[in-house]
Amino acid sequence: RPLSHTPDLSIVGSYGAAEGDATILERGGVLFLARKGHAPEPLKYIGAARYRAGSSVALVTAKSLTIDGQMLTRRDFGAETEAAIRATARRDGAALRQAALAATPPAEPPSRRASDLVPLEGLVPHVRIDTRYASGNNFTGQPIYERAGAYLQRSAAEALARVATALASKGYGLIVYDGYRPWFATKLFWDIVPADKHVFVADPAKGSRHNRGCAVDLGLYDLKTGAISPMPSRYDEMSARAYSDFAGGTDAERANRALLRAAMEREGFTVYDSEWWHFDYRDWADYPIGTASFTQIEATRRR
Ligand SMILES: C[C@@H](N)C(=O)N[C@H](C)C(=O)O
Ligand SMILES: [Zn+2]
Repeated sequence: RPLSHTPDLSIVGSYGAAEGDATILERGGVLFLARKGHAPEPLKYIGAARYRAGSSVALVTAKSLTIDGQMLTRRDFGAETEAAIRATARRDGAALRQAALAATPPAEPPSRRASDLVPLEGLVPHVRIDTRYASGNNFTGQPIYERAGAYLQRSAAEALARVATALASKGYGLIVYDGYRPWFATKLFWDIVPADKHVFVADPAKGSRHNRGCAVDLGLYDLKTGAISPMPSRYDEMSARAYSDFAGGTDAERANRALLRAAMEREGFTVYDSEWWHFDYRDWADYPIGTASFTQIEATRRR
């Protein structure tokens, strides 16, 4: 490969036995190596897959990073967690689902406002709905919902419409992965996800803000090309890359994440620290926890 100033972004990622051991990231068109206990060092390409990093030479291949005689394997920690969850779901998913459907949401005093869930389609300009939990394309590998759809309480949906209008003027649309989520799904997620990853799912004893119709999982897409805007992690990736302040990845990924967050914050949404894609609407405490399916919600709306 010729020596060039174009950074090889294919080596951006995580290396080592544990998350945070070593990360290669891009900032301002320059690759950096961030090792535990070291300040990030710029990586200068010197040929033959080798980089100078401070006083050391690093050999970086598609599968590993070798520095100071130590070989660190390239890892996709999120994919490893997902594979373990999917194995549990294949083995115990049907029983856990039955138990979740039979369980009862936590009792609460009467809510200040009655639920008024509305579909986002038709209300939020340019919105693309990709209901991951209605297909096998989610972290469990199994469909959770009986049909696709995305609903929010009316006040949250109207705020999201204002976010979409503001972003459209910058050339971006919103892609929504989930809105209102029946409580049984939150219970199922909690039971299927290993305890050391519980930060990525809400505790059913308290309920998720999704259950109240006041949380939304979403990303951005390019209105001209339709391409999904790259972010520092995949949706629902249970790894350090999901955190809203994760410093790795590329400039473009972090800029997209910041653009989404700033637009959402301007309309009363707050990002969840552990997930760049999850936002709570400020009115969440006013609404009850619901466990009705989308089919039941549609039936009530038509009455
Ligand atoms: C499961 C994930 N998409 C999510 O929404 N997590 C938050 C913490 C939640 O369950 O409320
Ligand atoms: Zn969420």
